[in-house]
Amino acid sequence: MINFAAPRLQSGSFNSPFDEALILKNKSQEIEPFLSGRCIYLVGMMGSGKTTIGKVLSQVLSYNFCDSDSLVEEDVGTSVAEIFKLYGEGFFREKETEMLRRLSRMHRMVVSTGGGAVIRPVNWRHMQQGISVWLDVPLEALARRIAAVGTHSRPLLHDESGDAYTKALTRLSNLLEERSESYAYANARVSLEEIAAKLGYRDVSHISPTAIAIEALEQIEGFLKEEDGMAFGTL
Ligand SMILES: Nc1ncnc2c1ncn2[C@@H]1O[C@H](COP(=O)(O)OP(=O)(O)OP(=O)(O)O)[C@@H](O)[C@H]1O
Ligand SMILES: O=C(O)C1=C[C@@H](O)[C@@H](O)[C@H](O)C1
Ligand SMILES: [Mg+2]
Repeated sequence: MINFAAPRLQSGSFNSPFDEALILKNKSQEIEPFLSGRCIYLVGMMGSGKTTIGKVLSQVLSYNFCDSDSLVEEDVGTSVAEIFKLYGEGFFREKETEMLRRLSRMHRMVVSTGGGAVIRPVNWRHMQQGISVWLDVPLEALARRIAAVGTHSRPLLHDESGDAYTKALTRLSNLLEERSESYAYANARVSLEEIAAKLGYRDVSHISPTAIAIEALEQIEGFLKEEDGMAFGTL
């Protein structure tokens, strides 16, 4: 049975960025041996923080980081937006699956997946070689983040009319309705609303990437314990 050696750290209310960094380091050291080199796949809507949090996690776990959208772009030789325009979404989805298939043979990687990777069951077969984590961010926060950087690189957000925030919010809410069941297949879920409640914040935008990474590791720990309990019949 998995026995995490270090005492369990509660995220609680952090006093300083230094506390957060220390808790993150301790938690990563506690969990890393039990991952057995398995990759971590971050899934979630556009703008949910897969790249931001993925880089933090890869650093503390001494894993490599990669982004499946970037792998497709390198393979095809142009941007995701251009791929959609020139060859269509179906072509992009095939390439995305191909990249996830290649990644499924690798170890010690944190993978930031494309926002729509969860919709194809075959992609889950590949991601099940590792541990998947859903970054569940409220729609309003996603729309705020995306409006701040623009929708030019996000082909699925192009068609709406209105200001950048309203456009993003309308389209994201339709996409989330279609996809929320698929995101929920992930082995672990990181809810920004739950972190905010735990830390006593009213707005999820106050949560730092470090605090989100800590929660991700705690949720992964929960999954590992559950998995271990199932394998050995004890919890
Ligand atoms: N915890 C956070 N607090 C505030 N802003 C954040 C946070 N995490 C990410 N961001 C910002 O939100 C935007 C989207 O983040 P990021 O690129 O990490 O998301 P993503 O899920 O990888 O998106 P994409 O769909 O582009 O792959 C970026 O501008 C980033 O700086
Ligand atoms: O949510 C989606 O379907 C997408 C998200 C991006 O990461 C890219 O993979 C692409 O723009 C499609
Ligand atoms: Mg990204």
